[in-house]
Amino acid sequence: MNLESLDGRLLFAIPKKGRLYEKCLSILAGADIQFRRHHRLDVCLALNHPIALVFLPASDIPSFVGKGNVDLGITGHDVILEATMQEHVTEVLRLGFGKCALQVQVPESSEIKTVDDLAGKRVVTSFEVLAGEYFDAIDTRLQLSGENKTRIEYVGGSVEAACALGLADGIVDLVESGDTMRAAGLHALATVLDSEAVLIKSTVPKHTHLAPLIGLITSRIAGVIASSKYVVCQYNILRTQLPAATAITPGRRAPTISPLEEENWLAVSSMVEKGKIATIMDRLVAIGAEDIMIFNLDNCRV
Ligand SMILES: Nc1ncnc2c1ncn2[C@@H]1O[C@H](COP(=O)(O)OP(=O)(O)OP(=O)(O)O)[C@@H](O)[C@H]1O
Ligand SMILES: O=P(O)(O)OC[C@H]1O[C@H](OP(=O)(O)OP(=O)(O)O)[C@H](O)[C@@H]1O
Repeated sequence: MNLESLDGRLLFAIPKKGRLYEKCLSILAGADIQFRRHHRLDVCLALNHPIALVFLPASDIPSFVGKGNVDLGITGHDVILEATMQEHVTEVLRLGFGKCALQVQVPESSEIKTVDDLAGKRVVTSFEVLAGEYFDAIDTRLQLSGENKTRIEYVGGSVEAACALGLADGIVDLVESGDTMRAAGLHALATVLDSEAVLIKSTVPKHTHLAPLIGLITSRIAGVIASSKYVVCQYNILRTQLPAATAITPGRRAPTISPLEEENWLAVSSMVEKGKIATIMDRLVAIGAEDIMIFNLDNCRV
């Protein structure tokens, strides 16, 4: 592929590996952005849109988007706040995956019991900007200055090993299930930041004519995300119980209500959040709803 073939195309950055990669591929599929990625090539042209996908390390995506070279990107909220170009990046959509927390951790056996105890000591992290800001505030509050300030040291990976290796008194690292932290004999003292994957665009785009296409892709991705968050709940209910039923399933705008052939009975159909469905069905059963059915959404626009 030569560089001219990128002319006029929307450049869309996707993490090339790691925790966010597979989910990003399913978002591209849900948004019907078709492509064939050749082995080892990090740029590939979409087959059905004037888009080129650029596969980059998640941590480099904010700076490419922030400089305006790349129009859209998916990466973690954490790496955006860590990046130097963050003031030129807008978070367009939260994507609901890649959820994790950046936490201060120390060995279980340590005498350090609070972040104030850790202040002034050695902290190893891959998030030196966020960890630096966090401990600067604590150092200021505790009036630690000069040599007494917390020493933040950067490592590129395997942060959880730093305490056992004698490099650190504590670390600042990402936690999801907590398995890595526990396996390394660590526990968390505080959360610096909660994070999830986000869709970002540049506030200083080089390709201004692409704004309508950015809007279209954003709307498609919002639909893909909503379809994984919501299900359709349908059930039959006595007309007298309708106010109680619609209070339980109010829908996004309003529920769809249709008459049944049987007198005094209605069918109700409503979008509900997937995570709340068990409780909602319990409450519907309690007010006499029958034939409750849940339908997954393949895709939607809401
Ligand atoms: N355990 C996790 N659970 C959920 N999301 C995570 C987790 N670890 C990281 N993330 C998210 O995914 C982003 C990329 O992290 P990941 O470890 O996959 O990066 P990577 O590209 O493999 O980085 P590296 O090149 O440093 O190994 C993080 O910035 C964070 O937003
Ligand atoms: O709480 P957990 O579910 O165990 O997840 C946390 C781990 O996940 C991330 O690393 P990852 O496994 O992506 O590998 P990396 O260290 O190579 O980035 C992160 O840096 C932690 O080490």
